[in-house]
Amino acid sequence: MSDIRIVVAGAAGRMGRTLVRIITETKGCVVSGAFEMKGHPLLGQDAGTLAGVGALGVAVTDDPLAVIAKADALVDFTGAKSSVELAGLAAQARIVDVIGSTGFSAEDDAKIEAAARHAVIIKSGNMSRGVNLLAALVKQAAKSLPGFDVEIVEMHHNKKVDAPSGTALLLGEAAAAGRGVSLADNAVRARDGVTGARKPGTIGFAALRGGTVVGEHQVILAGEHERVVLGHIAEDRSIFAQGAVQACLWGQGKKEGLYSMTEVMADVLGLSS
Ligand SMILES: NC(=O)C1=CN([C@@H]2O[C@H](COP(=O)(O)OP(=O)(O)OC[C@H]3O[C@@H](n4cnc5c(N)ncnc54)[C@H](OP(=O)(O)O)[C@@H]3O)[C@@H](O)[C@H]2O)C=CC1
Ligand SMILES: O=C(O)C1=N[C@H](C(=O)O)C[C@H](O)C1
Repeated sequence: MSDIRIVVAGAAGRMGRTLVRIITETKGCVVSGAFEMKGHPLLGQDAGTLAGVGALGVAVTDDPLAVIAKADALVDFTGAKSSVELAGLAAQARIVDVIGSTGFSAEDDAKIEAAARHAVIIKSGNMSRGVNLLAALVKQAAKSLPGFDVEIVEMHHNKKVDAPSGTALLLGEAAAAGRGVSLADNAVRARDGVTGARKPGTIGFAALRGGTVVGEHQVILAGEHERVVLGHIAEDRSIFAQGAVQACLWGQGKKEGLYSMTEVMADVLGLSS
């Protein structure tokens, strides 16, 4: 069987470079294209050289359509607004679109759902195995401890632009699902000033930013005289890239639609039954 041709969006970014490296290390996958926005200072550079794996003969272009048209999958860790546009291009080309970007609004999500009528789109705020297992544990814990207050704390590097993180929201969704409620109706995304006592049943978020932290998350279930603390520490971005490349492979030949890493990892994590 021939290699899966993967295009990397934002190939000069932190995740873009990591994705190029992980794709070259993954059997059955090849980097077939790489792009950045018009005017980016690294246009024309070799994507492999930027990723530190040696020249691949893939120059970073500013023409996403040209490379998407000749690919089997797109991996997109750029940002919410660009991912909405790129989902439209992936849908036109009918290729698998793996979206790792975070910071989406409800309107953005609706546009991505529309694009997923024409292509396989796999979207998740965190592509790592560990966080997707953590989400299943959080869902169970929230269900088993109905009276406990759920608080989610995250810390990321000082370049991150969105808060709460996509992972924190994913974990919040897991807790809400465990309780059979909607996150949108119960989330408290920030606190400042005289906020009043905590409203029972809410799911709170706190975001810290500093230094080069790759990503840390804690879900605290606080009850009377006891706390359950579940967490994940990302030590290297390769864990996200490995999940994204697995999603590219998993998505080949699947029916059009919007999927999450829960489906991609169900068998790997033994969560199918
Ligand atoms: N789901 C997951 O597992 C993970 C998700 N993320 C998410 O991925 C996203 C990127 O993170 P990170 O790599 O740290 O960020 P970076 O800023 O390092 O990389 C983003 C890259 O995308 C480029 N870019 C922006 N818009 C476009 C566009 N329209 N077309 C092509 N390239 C574009 C940026 O260019 P420029 O520099 O010019 O802006 C930049 O090079 C964030 O939303 C982050 O939260 C990160 C890690 C894991
Ligand atoms: O911006 C990042 O860096 C990360 N973003 C994702 C998020 O918003 O949760 C995933 C990871 O934590 C790193």
